[in-house]
Amino acid sequence: MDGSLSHTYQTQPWTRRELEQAKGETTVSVVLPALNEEDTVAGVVESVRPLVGGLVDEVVVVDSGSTDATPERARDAGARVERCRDILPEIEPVPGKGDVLWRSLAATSGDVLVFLDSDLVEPDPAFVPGLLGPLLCDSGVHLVKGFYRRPLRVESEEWDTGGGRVTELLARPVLDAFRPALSGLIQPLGGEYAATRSLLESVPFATGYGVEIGLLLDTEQRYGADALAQVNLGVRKHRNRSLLQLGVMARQILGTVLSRCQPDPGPGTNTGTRPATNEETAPASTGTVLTQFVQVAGEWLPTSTEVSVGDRPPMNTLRARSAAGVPAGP
Ligand SMILES: O=c1ccn([C@@H]2O[C@H](COP(=O)(O)OP(=O)(O)O[C@H]3O[C@H](CO)[C@@H](O)[C@H](O)[C@H]3O)[C@@H](O)[C@H]2O)c(=O)[nH]1
Ligand SMILES: O=C(O)[C@H](O)COP(=O)(O)O
Repeated sequence: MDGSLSHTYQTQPWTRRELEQAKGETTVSVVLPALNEEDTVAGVVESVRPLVGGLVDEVVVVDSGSTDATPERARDAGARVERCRDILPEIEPVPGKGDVLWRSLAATSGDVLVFLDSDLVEPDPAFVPGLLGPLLCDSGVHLVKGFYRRPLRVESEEWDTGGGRVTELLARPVLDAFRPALSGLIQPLGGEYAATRSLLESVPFATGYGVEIGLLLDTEQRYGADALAQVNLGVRKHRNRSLLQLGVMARQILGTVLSRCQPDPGPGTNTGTRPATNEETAPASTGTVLTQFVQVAGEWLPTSTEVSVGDRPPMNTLRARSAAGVPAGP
């Protein structure tokens, strides 16, 4: 299987007017998860603001416990700001991007959600319309990923391409091995994507950086690859993290993959997508410790980082428990 996705848009064929007409009564929430992004969050909010009242109904920054001026900057730029710990306060937050996105479902009302990272540099105002295109205009699509050229900046050096190091060295090879139907996704880890609320509330969320790959695996497993689309959004620049930070991210992503599937057993056999019962096996608090090595005064010394690889349950199961009077609990 070559994994090419049938809904792949190399250019965006929709005019703004066509999108607004296709939107009709559908409501759209744009969500920016943010942890200490005071330098960039306002720029991302401002790139979306002109769409409010048309393609977009609300812009919400979900703050993940910032200790800098992220909430103030986001509010000044015109976003509603929600603090993670105030959303579903009966459930203790765990650190991580996936926990923030999961909580955002309870703090927004749109039929469709668009996620944008808040560390984007020079964000393109066409990101949101591009991501909405297939959801509003194609039937059967539930999740739309952006793809783009990715510049890379390390210290003061910048290259036109070379970004997306975890994507190229881990995520795409792992999808190829474990879930070939998804190997045609160009940017599986990209933080810019849109999805229907019905999909997002029916699947678990990995609490950390495994959230994107988990959503892709679960969407493909439940709805098939035709429920996915990808759209060319041009160029995407963000804050590039260090290799050590990316190592921790990679371990979280691998944990999420391992909780959901087994490797492809090879040619002539089936596609090797045996799902794990991840709702039971990976509660929100599940974790592991990653050891990495750093050079200190000429010696390479181990450094350990706790890595969360747990899941939150589907939001609709939480709502069902709450309707039945069962306490939410962790
Ligand atoms: O605990 C956290 C961690 C991150 N974030 C926010 O999430 C976004 C993305 O986080 P970042 O650390 O910048 O991730 P990247 O290095 O950009 O990693 C890429 O790969 C990740 C794994 O798939 C994705 O989650 C990212 O969206 C994608 O850009 C940013 O707005 C962060 O502020 C939080 O809100 N809370
Ligand atoms: O998406 C990724 O692969 C990681 O976020 C790393 O991205 P970078 O190499 O552009 O920093």
